[in-house]
Amino acid sequence: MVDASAQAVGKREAGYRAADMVADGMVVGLGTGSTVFFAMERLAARIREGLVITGIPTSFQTAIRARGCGIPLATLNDYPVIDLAIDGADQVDPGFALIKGRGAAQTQEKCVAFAAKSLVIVADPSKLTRKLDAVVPIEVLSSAYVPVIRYLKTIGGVPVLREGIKKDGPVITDNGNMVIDCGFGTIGDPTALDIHLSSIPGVVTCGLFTTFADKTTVVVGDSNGCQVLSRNGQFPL
Ligand SMILES: O=C(CO)[C@H](O)[C@H](O)COP(=O)(O)O
Repeated sequence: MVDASAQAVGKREAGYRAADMVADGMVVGLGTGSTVFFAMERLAARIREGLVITGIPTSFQTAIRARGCGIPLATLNDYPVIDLAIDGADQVDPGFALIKGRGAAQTQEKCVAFAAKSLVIVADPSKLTRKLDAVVPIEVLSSAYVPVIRYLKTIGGVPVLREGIKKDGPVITDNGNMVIDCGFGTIGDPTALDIHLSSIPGVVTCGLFTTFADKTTVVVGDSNGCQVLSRNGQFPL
């Protein structure tokens, strides 16, 4: 059982630490989710003290929050090279393969991670796992969700079309697509599955992030502070 208030403290610790890694003049990728919001809160405070940055948001939600707290924004097309991206994750393994997309923002998050020179993942300890086993969010064209679901079943997946909350029917992403949450049990080879899912016609982006590990740092926060993890180094689990 996760203690929600301790988890929030950990998220804030991680978010603040990541924001303190940002230097003056940087172009900063702004991921999506509650942990990134703490990073934005801290960035906003630093901006009020004179820090100059340009933020590249990964979702409508992040853009709205960033505008609300005074973080200047631009697009990935304006800044195709990002100095540092800060993002959350749903699961992180010791080799820094990730599952992302609980917020259905994985497509823009993946574009920003790809464009970033370095990626800082902010997380609380509940996100760490020896083996990825959460459902994989898959963004699909609405014109092809049925054949994609059909195919996912043939490869042993358990796909479920994501339904909206406070909206009848399927979730529609910021890019106008649908999302399938697909269970695969414990994922033996996340890289192979990432490549496989990404190659299915109709799939826009899957939530497995397996190609950015070399440039990834993971900051894990809890009520005692933060740990900055390096790939295949000490993994507190
Ligand atoms: O991938 C994401 C959104 O699509 C989020 O980064 C991920 O779900 C983590 O969110 P949180 O920091 O709220 O736990």
